[in-house]
Amino acid sequence: MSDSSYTDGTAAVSAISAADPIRERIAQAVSDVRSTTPLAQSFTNFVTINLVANAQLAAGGTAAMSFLPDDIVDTAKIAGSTYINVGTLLPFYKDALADIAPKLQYLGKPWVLDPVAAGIGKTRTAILQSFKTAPPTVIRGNASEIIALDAMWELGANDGAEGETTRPAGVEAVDEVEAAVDAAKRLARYLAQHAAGGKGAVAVSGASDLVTDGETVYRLPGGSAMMTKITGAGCSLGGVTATYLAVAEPLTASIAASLLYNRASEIAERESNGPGSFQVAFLDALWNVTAEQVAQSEILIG
Ligand SMILES: Nc1ncnc2c1ncn2[C@@H]1O[C@H](COP(=O)(O)OP(=O)(O)O)[C@@H](O)[C@H]1O
Ligand SMILES: Cc1ncsc1CCOP(=O)(O)O
Ligand SMILES: [Mg+2]
Repeated sequence: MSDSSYTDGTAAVSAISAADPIRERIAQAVSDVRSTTPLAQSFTNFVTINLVANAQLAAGGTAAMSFLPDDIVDTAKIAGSTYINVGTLLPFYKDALADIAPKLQYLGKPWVLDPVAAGIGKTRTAILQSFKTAPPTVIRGNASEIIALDAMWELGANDGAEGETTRPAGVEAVDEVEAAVDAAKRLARYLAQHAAGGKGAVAVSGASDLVTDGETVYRLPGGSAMMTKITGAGCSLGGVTATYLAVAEPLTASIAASLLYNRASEIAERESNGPGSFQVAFLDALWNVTAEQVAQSEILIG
């Protein structure tokens, strides 16, 4: 159901109405996390590990960080979800992660992948390629990472797609979100077919975020450019997506997390005067934003 339609320059989009049923599911996810404090465990990079844990706590969940396969697999049995982020690598990660992903799939446990810096280095490429046969439930990355992962998994080969970018990016995006739409849809369709649980979603972050289940594309405008001035904005968004994935299906979890981040970062920008105070204000805002504020956010489909 839509209450307005227009073209944003690249795609015909409609704003969903205040009564759209997806808003109820988003509000429920935000509330359920706060009332049930689910555990989402993380195997994440050591630059931003502290912000990931703090953001999960501020959103209402609980956190546990580990790098050992037996630890991760045992914790997965009692956790609501798992988050894997390949931002910083050590030699043992290649074997550890190639071991963990199939075990999560065997156990039918949902997990979120943040393919940080996808496209750089043989070790990271080998790890990310290994996930194709035991894929995550949600992939969350910036546009360049999503484009690189789609190319790595060769998902466009059958529909004649040309590679959207050939440039390797670092941890920051060098592509616009809109350049990753087709890659995101292909990846989401692949997750729906192959991930444990039979549902998947892909979230692309940037100036205006995009989330898709492979069929519908949701665009989530707003947020703050100050998010690019703290390290771990994207990593912690992946962690909070895992927190929501502990209580909601992949599409709702991904949209809820991105909307929470947009509303919280807008508040933090108003209440801070530089990156340091912004990060503090952002954690406070994650805690204080209401489920209704998140669920009544502007959401465009198309
Ligand atoms: N220019 C921007 N304007 C508003 N929000 C932004 C902007 N750039 C990034 N963000 C927000 O910052 C968070 C992290 O996104 P991004 O910077 O794309 O991830 P990463 O750190 O993985 O590259 C997301 O919530 C996203 O919406
Ligand atoms: C700087 C850096 N280097 C390796 S991982 C990492 C953090 C990336 O964080 P984000 O993707 O959230 O910007
Ligand atoms: Mg990132």
